[in-house]
Amino acid sequence: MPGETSAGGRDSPAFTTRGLTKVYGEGPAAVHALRGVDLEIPRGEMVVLLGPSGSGKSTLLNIIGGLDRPTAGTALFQGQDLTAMTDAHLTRYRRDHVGFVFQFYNLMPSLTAHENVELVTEIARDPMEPDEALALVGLHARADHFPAELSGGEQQRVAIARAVAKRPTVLFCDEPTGALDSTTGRAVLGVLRDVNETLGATVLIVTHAAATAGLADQVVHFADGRIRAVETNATKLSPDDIAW
Ligand SMILES: Nc1ncnc2c1ncn2[C@@H]1O[C@H](COP(=O)(O)OP(=O)(O)OP(=O)(O)O)[C@@H](O)[C@H]1O
Repeated sequence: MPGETSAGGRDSPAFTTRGLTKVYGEGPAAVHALRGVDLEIPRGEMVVLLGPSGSGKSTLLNIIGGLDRPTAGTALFQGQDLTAMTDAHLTRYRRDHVGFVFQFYNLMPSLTAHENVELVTEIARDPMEPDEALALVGLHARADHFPAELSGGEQQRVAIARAVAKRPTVLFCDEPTGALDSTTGRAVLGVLRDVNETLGATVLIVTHAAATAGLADQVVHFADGRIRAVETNATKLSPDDIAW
């Protein structure tokens, strides 16, 4: 496969980055969003990226999610160098392997929950039925409802169903509970944990909410474009146990 490296194979981590650097703009106006990030994310883990606003979390997610390219450094997905892929290959990588969940759901307002999920299942390689994906997030009974008829938490669960219906290898979540109250946020985190445990997907959650860290196998602390610390949780908390 193009981009395959000697680090490839079944045992290679979900992601490995080396010296990952991203600079937006040039000269005095340049913004150094990532300043040489070395990170390893094992397959099947739940990882939380924490850090202040502007520290580079979304930039990292966008690069390893195949939505953006670094200025320097490498990012490997299961041993394949994303930075060496053509745009067409990156598009295939996103289509076949990656699910995205964003803070503001991004559902199509004129489509029902079922139809929103179907948008993805129609083009995926080995998708679930939309009903199966909606059942996974506890929304089977609301399949024919439009987004405006659903609460924020329910809309986010539809967005998660849409992202997981293609059975992604990795699920990227950028502030998935940012627009939700604590009870609803906990329910959404519970769904993400279930996706990690039942589908075996590697789940990466970017958040400001430090309490979310208790759910993770690994917590990566970001500051000013760099990794400040990586913690491994010996025991993972359940969403019901975390203080908000
Ligand atoms: N397209 C862009 N052009 C210029 N600067 C950008 C662009 N995207 C991000 N930045 C800058 O890069 C830095 C890192 O941004 P990034 O969105 O990765 O941070 P973040 O940690 O995800 O922040 P937040 O928690 O607020 O979402 C910030 O200073 C931001 O202003």
